Amino acid sequence: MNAAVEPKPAVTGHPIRLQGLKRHFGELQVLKGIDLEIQAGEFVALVGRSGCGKSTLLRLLAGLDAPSDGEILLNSQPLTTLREDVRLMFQDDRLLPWKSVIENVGLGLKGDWKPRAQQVLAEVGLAEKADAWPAQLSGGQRQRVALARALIHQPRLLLLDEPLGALDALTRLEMQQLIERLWQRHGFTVVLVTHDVAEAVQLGDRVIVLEEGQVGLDQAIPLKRPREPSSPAVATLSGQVLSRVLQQQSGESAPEGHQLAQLRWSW
Ligand SMILES: Nc1ncnc2c1ncn2[C@@H]1O[C@H](COP(=O)(O)OP(=O)(O)OP(=O)(O)O)[C@@H](O)[C@H]1O
Repeated sequence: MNAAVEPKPAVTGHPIRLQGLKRHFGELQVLKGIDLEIQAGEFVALVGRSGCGKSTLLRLLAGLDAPSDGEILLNSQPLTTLREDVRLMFQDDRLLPWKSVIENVGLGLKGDWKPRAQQVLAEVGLAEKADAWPAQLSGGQRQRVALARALIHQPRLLLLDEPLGALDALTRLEMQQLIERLWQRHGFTVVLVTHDVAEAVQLGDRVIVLEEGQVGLDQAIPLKRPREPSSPAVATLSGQVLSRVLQQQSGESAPEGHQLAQLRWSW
């Protein structure tokens, strides 16, 4: 069962605007002109077949890479460099093995950061592990530390690049619930890249399918939270999104919605 999700605080702020965003690597045109508006506090899930440019888009949003053309506007300002309030989390936790858990959370911070680090560790359920070494943690716990390391910067935008991909099903479910609760509590904007359509539908306010370097589908998910992964409504919407991705890949149609509820779909 999903844990109860707290009411979401009112979120104010400017939308993030992607305007004519292009990225090519030599001859390879990966992003061919993305136009998108993401509202402050929105949870956007990004799906699409392998190699379609999801991570490329996330790196542009993180300011880790520059577009070949077009721009990203954050607070009406072009996003051109790394920002303190934009954080990116990957499938691998990227913890430093020679630093304790709390030191990993406070990495690069100055001043009296320890009380705040302890607080964010408590938020991800790891208050007791502050002095442990990364090697002493499970995969799910390590991802919680990575999440705490992002939270300590009080992100306005949290970018998640398939962060749960390497976790077992139960840990994955717990992490999904944790991410949803933290998002509800803090009100930051999330862009989640995932290969799991059901996960995208369970968590997203919107699911965006990238195809051929453009937005192929922008599907609103108007379902109440918390959402049961096995509910018919989640299964139906997952089926619609998956159908689009499969058509794009091979012209096949997707399986029935009720089958989707039982399975995790990747491609
Ligand atoms: N720095 C780079 N130099 C050259 N090509 C790149 C670079 N980064 C990405 N690419 C290419 O751009 C395309 C899109 O890559 P990207 O990692 O964004 O895809 P993805 O949708 O995230 O894939 P996956 O789901 O498999 O992680 C791929 O063909 C990849 O080889």
